[in-house]
Amino acid sequence: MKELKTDILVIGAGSGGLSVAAGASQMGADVILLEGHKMGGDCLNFGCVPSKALIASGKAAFNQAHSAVFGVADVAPQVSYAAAKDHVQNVIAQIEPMDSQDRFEGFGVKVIREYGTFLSPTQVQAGDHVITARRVVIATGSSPLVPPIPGLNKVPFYTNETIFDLRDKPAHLLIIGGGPIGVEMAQAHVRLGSKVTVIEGMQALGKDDPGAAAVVLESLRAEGVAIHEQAMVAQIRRKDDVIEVVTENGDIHAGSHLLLAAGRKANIERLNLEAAGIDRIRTGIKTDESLRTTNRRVYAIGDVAGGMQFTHVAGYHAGIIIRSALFGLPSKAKTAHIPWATYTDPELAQVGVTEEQAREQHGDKVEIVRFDYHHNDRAISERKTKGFIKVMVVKGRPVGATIVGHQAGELINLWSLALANNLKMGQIAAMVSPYPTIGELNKRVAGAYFSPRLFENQTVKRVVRFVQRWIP
Ligand SMILES: Cc1cc2nc3c(=O)[nH]c(=O)nc-3n(C[C@H](O)[C@H](O)[C@H](O)COP(=O)(O)OP(=O)(O)OC[C@H]3O[C@@H](n4cnc5c(N)ncnc54)[C@H](O)[C@@H]3O)c2cc1C
Ligand SMILES: NC(=O)c1ccc[n+]([C@@H]2O[C@H](COP(=O)([O-])OP(=O)(O)OC[C@H]3O[C@@H](n4cnc5c(N)ncnc54)[C@H](O)[C@@H]3O)[C@@H](O)[C@H]2O)c1
Repeated sequence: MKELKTDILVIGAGSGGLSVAAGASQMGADVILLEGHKMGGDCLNFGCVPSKALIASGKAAFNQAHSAVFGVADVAPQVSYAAAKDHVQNVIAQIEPMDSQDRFEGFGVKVIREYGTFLSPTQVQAGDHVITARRVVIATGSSPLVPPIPGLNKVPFYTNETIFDLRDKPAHLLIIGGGPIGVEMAQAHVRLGSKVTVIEGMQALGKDDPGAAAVVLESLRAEGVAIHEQAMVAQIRRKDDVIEVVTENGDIHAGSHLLLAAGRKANIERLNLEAAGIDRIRTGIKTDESLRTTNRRVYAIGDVAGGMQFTHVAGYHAGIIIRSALFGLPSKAKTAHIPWATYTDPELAQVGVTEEQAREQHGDKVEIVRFDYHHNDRAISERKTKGFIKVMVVKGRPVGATIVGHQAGELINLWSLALANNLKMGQIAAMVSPYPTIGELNKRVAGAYFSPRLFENQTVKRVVRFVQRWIP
């Protein structure tokens, strides 16, 4: 065994772990980084990057078939599913160098390509190394949850870890789960020419505002995706080449391929958490607001911490713990200003509370302002008029924003800034947006907050009439 000592030991080289390793090493700390599988983790290899690349292929195909409205003839797209997958791999290859072992060794990080296992509260074994660290950061991410559905072990199925390697286009893709993975993959596949059926046990996009989710689901259905909700899967079976998914209500959905998108489980099995005195919760590792585990020397960040599971959250967590582990400064992870977006067409984005949560938390004090895409001139030019923006306001300050529509994921950035800095609606309304942009929606919804105060206010009308009498 080789004994190593370090300031910071990072377990997992995904979105969270790489951010800690890059930041800590460049600020002068001694860093060891363990990765048992692929540098870059889920986001680069099996998550955000390949899914957004495949969505881009689907969009290209869809646009070919829906251009007549712009005066350009519709063409039935000639899709090569395998070539779309080449595009996916090419995109990964372009981004890969940023997450590579070489780049991190260039920062002075010692990278060990082994899985880590705790031996004691301060020691971790990785292959033939035993590492003693001042601080340990667990950033081991999550994996697809494989529910114990009877028959599942007897049929071939795909998850996000394998679907991007499939090169033969599925004739009929059955997707279990109508969360972000399920709906993004459903639309990409239907646009590339597969038949697609989504089977969702509860409500599809159930973590989002129901009205906004409905706009997305309606669009998917219009494109041909069959979406069955309140349809918990009870059994899976195979008849020759056909896979049958049987739901609790007795419906049978038959298809050629099966994709499981039924949620995630934290990657903790290999860690031997007991040896380090680290407690678990149902969704992952127990942490306090500073992301410290029940072992004060050990932090847990990103998906494994069992909260919001997004790349930008893992990156945000990294910043929080760098402050605490390197400088000993108090630092708390908050969630109220964290946005998320689902990259369907139309996109769906949220930051802060939804309307329902705002009403629960603030009762009568909450005001809801809304502006529809069909009033935005750029959206009309682009024929992207589906959707709306809705902002939840308490005492003149936004506490949440929901956007469904073209570029919703881009538009939500402004509301993340507003919530992170506790800005007022007046500050958003004071912004001048270039005309005609989709971004004007943000200003217009802020304007919608003030319009009744200005246009339906008798005092304002009286003052204006008075002043008009006296000015030359
Ligand atoms: C299909 C899909 C699409 C997604 N799209 C988006 C998106 O558009 N936007 C977004 O923000 N998020 C998206 N996500 C979520 C995002 O991928 C995750 O939130 C993010 O990758 C979490 O980062 P992490 O650092 O916590 O874990 P990961 O990126 O998963 O990294 C963990 C790393 O730890 C390694 N590891 C595990 N155990 C050990 C061990 N014991 N020792 C050493 N190494 C270990 C793993 O091999 C892995 O490389 C998507 C996820 C999926 C599945
Ligand atoms: N655009 C993005 O940012 C993006 C995209 C994809 C994934 N992600 C991240 O990855 C996480 C995981 O995504 P996901 O879609 O797998 O998880 P999810 O938990 O959001 O959705 C899983 C869905 O599967 C359903 N389900 C579970 N078991 C079932 C069964 N037996 N029968 C029928 N339905 C069943 C659940 O009711 C749920 O709606 C997301 O929560 C998100 O954090 C983000």
